[in-house]
Amino acid sequence: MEAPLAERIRPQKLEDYISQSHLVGPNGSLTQQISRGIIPSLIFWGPPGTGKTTLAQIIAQESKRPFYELSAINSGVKDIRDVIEKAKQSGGLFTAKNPILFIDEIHRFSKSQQDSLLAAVEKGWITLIGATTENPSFEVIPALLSRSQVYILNAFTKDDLEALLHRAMKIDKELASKNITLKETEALLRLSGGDGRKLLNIFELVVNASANDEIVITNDRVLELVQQNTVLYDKTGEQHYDIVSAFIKSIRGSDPNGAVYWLARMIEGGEDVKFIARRMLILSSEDIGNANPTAFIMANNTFQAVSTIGYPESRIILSQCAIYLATSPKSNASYMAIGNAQQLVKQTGDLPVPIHLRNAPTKLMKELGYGEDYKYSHDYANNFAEQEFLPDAIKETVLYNPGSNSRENSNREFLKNRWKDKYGY
Ligand SMILES: Nc1ncnc2c1ncn2[C@@H]1O[C@H](COP(=O)(O)OP(=O)(O)OP(=O)(O)O)[C@@H](O)[C@H]1O
Repeated sequence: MEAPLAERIRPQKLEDYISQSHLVGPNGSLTQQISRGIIPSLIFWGPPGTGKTTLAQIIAQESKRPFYELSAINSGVKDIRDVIEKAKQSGGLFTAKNPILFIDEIHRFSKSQQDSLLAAVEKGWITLIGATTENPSFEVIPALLSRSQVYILNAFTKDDLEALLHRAMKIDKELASKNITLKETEALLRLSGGDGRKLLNIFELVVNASANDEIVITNDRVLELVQQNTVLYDKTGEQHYDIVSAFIKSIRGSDPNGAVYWLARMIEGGEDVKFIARRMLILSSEDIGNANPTAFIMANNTFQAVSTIGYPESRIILSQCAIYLATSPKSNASYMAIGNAQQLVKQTGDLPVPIHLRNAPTKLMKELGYGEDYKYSHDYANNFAEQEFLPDAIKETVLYNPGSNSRENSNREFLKNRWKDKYGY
């Protein structure tokens, strides 16, 4: 089978590379490094399909270094060791130019997987180029980060994407043999979400769907064809958000079956483990909250665990957590309370702190009465003294309404015993 369009027209030289002029333009930082032949280890941080892999390949080509590639999605420590060994054999001793090891989606490597790259980078056996769509300060271990330069690749602009389409029509033999008119490009550009590969894939799909060689690209035609071909939506596309939404809604809806089904869809689709765990961590507070505070601890530990363990074992941890959360009592009371409070702050602005609650670090402040009428709760029966904690203008406003679940029912009792008169609990 012929390679997809995006592969066929992948630029081989810097002059064919579109956009990212801050890196590869005449005064770009990489241009100078390439021309001097001195390439440090690099981390490319940018949205999908903005040319990270392509740039790494061009650097290898222009600086005449061997190029090795690994994807963090499907390789482990053994693959890393093997490729480092191969790279070592091909460079090092015989040439001053050490080979480039490109790691796609390096943020998906666990800490120990990233650790296994360190020695080779330190000893100069390889020049590492890592590509990541996530903020490397959180996702790349500090030891690698401090030995690399981080370059940001910008999302493609509308002009860049159009340039990509025109380049494709000009240099690809298949496309050049057809008579293609780009009448409207909005749908193509919008559906691509700024991802060069996705843009070219959709474009190719539309072109191939036409029986004859006279092809007019219109928004309607593009939308119609893309709707029939949902496979085009990858893990960064719309389906990705639909699936994670179904997953979260299943847990919120206390259905463990829905939860594990959508979880499996994400795992099979190669979804980032940390992305899934992060969503469960947010849910544990937003939708379970103080109905069962252990859920938050559980989700947080899950996040830590999957961050060190990675796939494939993390699937079990994710499943346990998803089922725990789905079968836990639910409350959105804390989520609502902070929403109410923020709304109130927006409406009422910077209200002054009541004098009795103010900090009184100086003598003058004490003389002015700061903190004077404050009642220290522990001096009173049951460690409680009724007093006003809200600014005068909004006193007695109830912001927290306990949910109905056994834990918050007892919170309500607790509050009733203390605040019945003021807040009416
Ligand atoms: N700057 C560019 N100039 C010209 N073509 C580009 C550029 N960037 C991407 N492309 C096209 O898009 C395709 C995908 O780009 P590439 O694989 O380099 O992206 P990436 O940022 O590594 O994406 P991912 O993170 O999804 O791997 C390339 O094969 C090429 O056809």
